[in-house]
Amino acid sequence: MASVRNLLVFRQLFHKETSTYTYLLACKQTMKAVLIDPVLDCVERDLKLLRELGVQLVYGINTHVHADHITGTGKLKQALPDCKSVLGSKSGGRADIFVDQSERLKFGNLMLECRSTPGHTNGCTTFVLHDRAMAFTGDALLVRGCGRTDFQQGSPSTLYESVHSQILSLPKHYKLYPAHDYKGFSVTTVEEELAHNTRLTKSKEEFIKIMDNLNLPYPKRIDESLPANLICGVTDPVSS
Ligand SMILES: N[C@@H](CCC(=O)N[C@@H](CSS)C(=O)NCC(=O)O)C(=O)O
Repeated sequence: MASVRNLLVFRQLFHKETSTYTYLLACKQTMKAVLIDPVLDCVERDLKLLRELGVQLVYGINTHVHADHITGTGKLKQALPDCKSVLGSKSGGRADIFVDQSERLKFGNLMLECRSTPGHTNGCTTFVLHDRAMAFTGDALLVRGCGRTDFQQGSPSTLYESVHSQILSLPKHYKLYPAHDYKGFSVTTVEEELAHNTRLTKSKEEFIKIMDNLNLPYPKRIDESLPANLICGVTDPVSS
């Protein structure tokens, strides 16, 4: 039997317009796959890749209700009716499966641990693949940064606690994969972020000041993205 280390098919995919990463993870023994943070504009690309790799999508996972792009999960479910959508239980959006702290999502012989990491939004969830020392942090932690906290239930204090207790407390060698990058990075580690994260290496008080003064413009597509993502990116009322 293959060791768990060799069980994973892994692809990091990118949507240039919104600088969003989508992750494909699949179990080589069973060919069951998950997509983390699929983007509506990229669904055809993702379906083609799933077909080419011969894997079966069992979960379309959203780390949170995104504000900058529309999720591809609803459209993927229409194309692949066995696929279930997954969202953190405190997200306020629609999904087939709601996950909470410490719950596990199995795909084939691999397992993701769900860690609740609110602060960017209430429902933000980080998914940890312990077998491969990888964590998918959504917008809670970005390489050398973090998600903004100025809309959707954002709270710098909550985000600081979440990231330190649920992400930067993982073993130092764990690789961290964000939902976005705006500076040319693709991956980091717990060790690197503990040393070099420009916001989260500060005290909580300093972090709150930094976050309260980011003055970022709102995402260009926020008005269409938020309502669409609350219903899984589709306007068909029976889809979730
Ligand atoms: N320019 C982009 C939006 C950029 C942005 O606000 N990104 C968010 C994550 S998506 S809601 C964020 O948290 N950024 C943190 C940061 O420090 O940049 C667009 O118009 O879509």
